[in-house]
Amino acid sequence: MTTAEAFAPAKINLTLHVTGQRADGYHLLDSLVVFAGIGDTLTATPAADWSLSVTGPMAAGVPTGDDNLVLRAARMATDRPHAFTLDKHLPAAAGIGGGSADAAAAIRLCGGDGQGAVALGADIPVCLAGPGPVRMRGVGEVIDPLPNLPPLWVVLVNPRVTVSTPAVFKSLTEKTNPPMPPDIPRFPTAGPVIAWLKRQRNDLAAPAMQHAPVISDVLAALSPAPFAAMSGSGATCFGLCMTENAAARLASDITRAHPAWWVASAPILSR
Ligand SMILES: C[C@](O)(CO)[C@H](O)COP(=O)(O)OP(=O)(O)OC[C@H]1O[C@@H](n2ccc(N)nc2=O)[C@H](O)[C@@H]1O
Ligand SMILES: Nc1ncnc2c1ncn2[C@@H]1O[C@H](COP(=O)(O)OP(=O)(O)OP(=O)(O)O)[C@@H](O)[C@H]1O
Repeated sequence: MTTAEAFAPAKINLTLHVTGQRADGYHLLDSLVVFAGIGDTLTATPAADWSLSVTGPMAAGVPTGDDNLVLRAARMATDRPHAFTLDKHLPAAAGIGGGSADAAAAIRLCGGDGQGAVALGADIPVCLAGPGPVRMRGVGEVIDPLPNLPPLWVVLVNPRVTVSTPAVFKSLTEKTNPPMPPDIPRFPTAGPVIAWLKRQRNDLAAPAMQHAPVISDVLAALSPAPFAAMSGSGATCFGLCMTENAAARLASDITRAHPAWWVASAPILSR
């Protein structure tokens, strides 16, 4: 039996504009999504029965049964059972798509096309389209791959507070906000990326802070970075840095000041 392996990188919403709400309650989004060189690793081996074992530093609390997105997505992708091992490095319920990234990795390993996967998790289509930058619209199913960004590094910080995505969307008072500009520019260097991002938003940041006020402390800790914001529905925030050294230094400063927080530094990935 051959074992295959797939990387499930952290998803980062560099921007997250909520532009409306559908009749079924789901929200319309316009988001610039990138992926970082830190994530979970999934291995799959064809087997007589479906199984999943979860290992790694962030395994605690991740479901291992049929409710894990790996098994749900794999069963949707193929009738042939697999034995999976998920090495978990990303915090769950953290706004960096852990479960969706794992589901996308499972779909890839099982040879699925991802059809219908948006119903399992709104972030699964964008994770399937990575690891290059992607513009995500609709409720997550409208996917436009974008040119690679210039080299950038990211510091990811989670205060180890989980945030419920439905609760954050529910607390959003204004559902109809402007989208990003119709065309996202092709950025020659990192400076213009930062300048452009400073004119965009994450509309879920304010409602997420109502649920987890510590998010403002996380953003303050990341403020030495040229650009810092929250990803997804939080609570993870990111700081963009121009060099690998600057990211590593900021990550170690934050770890020293807040030893209980989850902190990682990694490159932004290209396709
Ligand atoms: C906030 C984002 O992370 C941005 O990338 C995603 O939109 C959320 O992706 P996800 O965690 O995969 O979300 P799902 O598990 O599909 O949905 C969780 C809940 O979030 C809300 N939800 C999600 C996506 C969307 N476009 N509108 C919503 O209102 C719904 O209440 C839904 O029940
Ligand atoms: N493989 C998985 N890894 C992490 N959580 C999982 C997984 N499968 C199912 N879950 C469940 O999904 C919930 C949401 O976890 P996930 O890591 O997908 O967070 P998220 O914040 O919703 O991500 P995002 O909003 O960025 O897509 C967890 O609380 C957990 O119970």
